[in-house]
Amino acid sequence: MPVSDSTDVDGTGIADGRTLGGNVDDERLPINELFCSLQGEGTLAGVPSAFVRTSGCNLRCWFCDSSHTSWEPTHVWLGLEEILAEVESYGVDHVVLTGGEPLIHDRSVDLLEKFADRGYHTTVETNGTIYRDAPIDLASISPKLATSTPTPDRSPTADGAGEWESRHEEKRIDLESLSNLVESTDCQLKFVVTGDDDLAEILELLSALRETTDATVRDEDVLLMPEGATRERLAETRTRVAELALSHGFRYSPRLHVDLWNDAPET
Ligand SMILES: C[S@@+](CC[C@H](N)C(=O)[O-])C[C@H]1O[C@@H](n2cnc3c(N)ncnc32)[C@H](O)[C@@H]1O
Ligand SMILES: Nc1nc2[nH]cc(C(=O)O)c2c(=O)[nH]1
Ligand code: SF4
Ligand SMILES: [Mg+2]
Repeated sequence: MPVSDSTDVDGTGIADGRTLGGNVDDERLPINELFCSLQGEGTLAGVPSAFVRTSGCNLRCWFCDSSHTSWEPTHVWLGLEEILAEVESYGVDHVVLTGGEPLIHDRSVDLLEKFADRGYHTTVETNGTIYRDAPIDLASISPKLATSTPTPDRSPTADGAGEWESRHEEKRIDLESLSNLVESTDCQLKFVVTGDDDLAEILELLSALRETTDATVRDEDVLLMPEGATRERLAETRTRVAELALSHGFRYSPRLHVDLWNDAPET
């Protein structure tokens, strides 16, 4: 189900939510895409899943493969029951709530409760900067490393990163949210790796997190995923990232959907 309407936006990409003339009490979410595919990333790679992609993000990774939810967000406001009906029509039992950053929205909690009530297995793809108390089966956390920060010469927009260089840099790691997330449910930490130098920051972050939380963060819950939104780019990055995973005792995450469908929408 493709959606592509655009609205006035700022900040996270979403003004206050209900700018299309709706009632502020409406149970709606800004939805960028709703589709059925194979989970392409992480420990559940290959599992048929419904994807609910919310629009709006509190970060601006230069490499964001979903810039239609972050740098240039588009969406339609859909009621939670409309989202549920579309998901039910796919006939799968796994749902992936992603974005943008799905946890910027209060209504994501209500949607996750509806999925849980109906017995779905839920994965939430999150950058780890926001914690919400919600029924999540797998928190798929992708903390953003220093190499994700946009700079004047590393940004998807022609006019550079602007204020987002400092905003992104200030917000990208929140140890308290990370620690709440890993304590609340099963989790995987899925780092986008752009080069060898990322490993020092990953190791430093893992030791800081392990000092902060009582939860056990196992190396097998840590995944290194190659940066690449296209087959061509992944062909350049994946072998080195696989070698880094092997040499550090971490898992490797494929990007199956990119292998299969390149950067096509709704895959
Ligand atoms: C678009 S994000 C949405 C969820 C959340 N905002 C986040 O970053 O985790 C979904 C996943 O794609 C990853 N990702 C985004 N752009 C990527 C790229 N160019 N190469 C590899 N992974 C990427 C993110 O790190 C995250 O794991
Ligand atoms: N097939 C497929 N698997 C995915 N796993 C995480 C995704 C995401 O964008 O969050 C994603 C996606 O966009 N497509
Ligand atoms: S945090 Fe996720 S959605 Fe936001 S810009 Fe980074 S990769 Fe894109
Ligand atoms: Mg994706």
